[in-house]
Amino acid sequence: MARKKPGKSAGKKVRVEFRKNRVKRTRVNDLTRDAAPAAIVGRDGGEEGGEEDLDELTGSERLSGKGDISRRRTVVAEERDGQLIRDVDVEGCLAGRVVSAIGLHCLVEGELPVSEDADFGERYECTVRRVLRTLARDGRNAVVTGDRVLIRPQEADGVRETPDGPAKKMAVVERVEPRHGVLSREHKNREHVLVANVDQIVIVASAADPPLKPALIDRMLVSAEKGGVKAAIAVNKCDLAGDDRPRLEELAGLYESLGYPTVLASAVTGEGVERIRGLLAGSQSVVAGQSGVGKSSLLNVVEPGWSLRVGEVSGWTGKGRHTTRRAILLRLTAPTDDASATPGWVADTPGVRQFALWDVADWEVEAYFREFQPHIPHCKYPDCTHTHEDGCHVKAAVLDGAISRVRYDSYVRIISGAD
Ligand SMILES: Nc1nc2c(ncn2[C@@H]2O[C@H](COP(=O)(O)OP(=O)(O)OP(=O)(O)O)[C@@H](O)[C@H]2O)c(=O)[nH]1
Ligand SMILES: [Zn+2]
Repeated sequence: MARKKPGKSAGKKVRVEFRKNRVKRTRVNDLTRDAAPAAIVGRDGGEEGGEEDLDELTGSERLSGKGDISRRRTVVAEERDGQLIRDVDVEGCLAGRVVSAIGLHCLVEGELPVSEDADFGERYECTVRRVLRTLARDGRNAVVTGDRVLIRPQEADGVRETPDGPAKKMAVVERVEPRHGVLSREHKNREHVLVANVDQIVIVASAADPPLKPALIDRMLVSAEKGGVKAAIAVNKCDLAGDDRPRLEELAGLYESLGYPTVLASAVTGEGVERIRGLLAGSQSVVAGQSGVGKSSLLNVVEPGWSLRVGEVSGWTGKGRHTTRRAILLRLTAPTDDASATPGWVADTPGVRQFALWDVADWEVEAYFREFQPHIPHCKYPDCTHTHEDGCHVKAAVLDGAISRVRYDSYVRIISGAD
């Protein structure tokens, strides 16, 4: 009988059968057909290139049979939040966060601080066990930026010296924890996960140059609502607001009243920067918004030395190939006035910045306008679109001022497909 190991959480145990990655696709499909629902079949790897097969068997994985069957293995996994989590011996493992990933390689920052007064952990260059690709619902997204992982540092290999940077520590990713707040996009008809575990979207707009477009903010808010991710808004370039200032303040008040923290800010004067810092602390955020609104400028004021850290990460992955698709996580320094505060992280990449998050169908949109909710049940028609129908309580609420005209206009623009 298996010894009870520390750190194991109770969950439904499932056995996942699969074959080695080199089995031909046709065979793989045959196996899928007869398999139990929990069984997921190994896919052909290699597209991302350069993976080492570090996938030797561990205690919980057994070989069975001979010949063709000997390629079949059973992995003990646990089903948590609809995701298969590998059962591993946690002894000797460290918890960490993937700050950058390409295929089955990634850079992981350990959760334990490197020293008592540091707010950052050791960084490890990691390979990922192929078995994790099998457990992932989509093998291509086995390990992605933002993932919380369990890694096993490689004692034998030790530290590797590199000519262009600090010595690197090596480790193997043993397990990927269940994800939430996944930011993905379609790539060649398949889901491509950009970042996992996003818990906040900071929508950046600008007071001028480019002019503020509330409809764009509302579109991103809808995406955030659908994804179950909290949202905050920063209106940058308020130094250029001039006479428009009262309108911006009114708009900020509107969003605040809906529960979205809204900051009037300027990367030039430093207005609002302290509040943005506070909003980012302790969360894993994505900064999104139109090009030119000043996302980089704002982040550089929020976190001086930011670009330096960006350089550090891209130095490791400077292979050129996946640069545009890959997201990187950037750590913010913890606020110095609060020793117990946890640092925040910001995910950044061009694809993340101009995100069109999740596809939202027209009929779903009303659900993501918070202030519409009390009125929708009173509409005369249950399938009311709140546009041309009579007896519409949403429209009535707009007329009597309970719902803002700006927000209602955004709603109409979104469901009519206008930009
Ligand atoms: N007046 C003023 N100009 C700003 C402010 N913030 C940024 N800018 C300017 O706006 C321009 C665009 O800034 P970026 O930080 O590159 O904008 P971005 O949103 O990161 O753009 P992308 O990287 O294309 O997504 C630059 O010329 C900045 O100098 C601000 O608060 N006030
Ligand atoms: Zn209605």
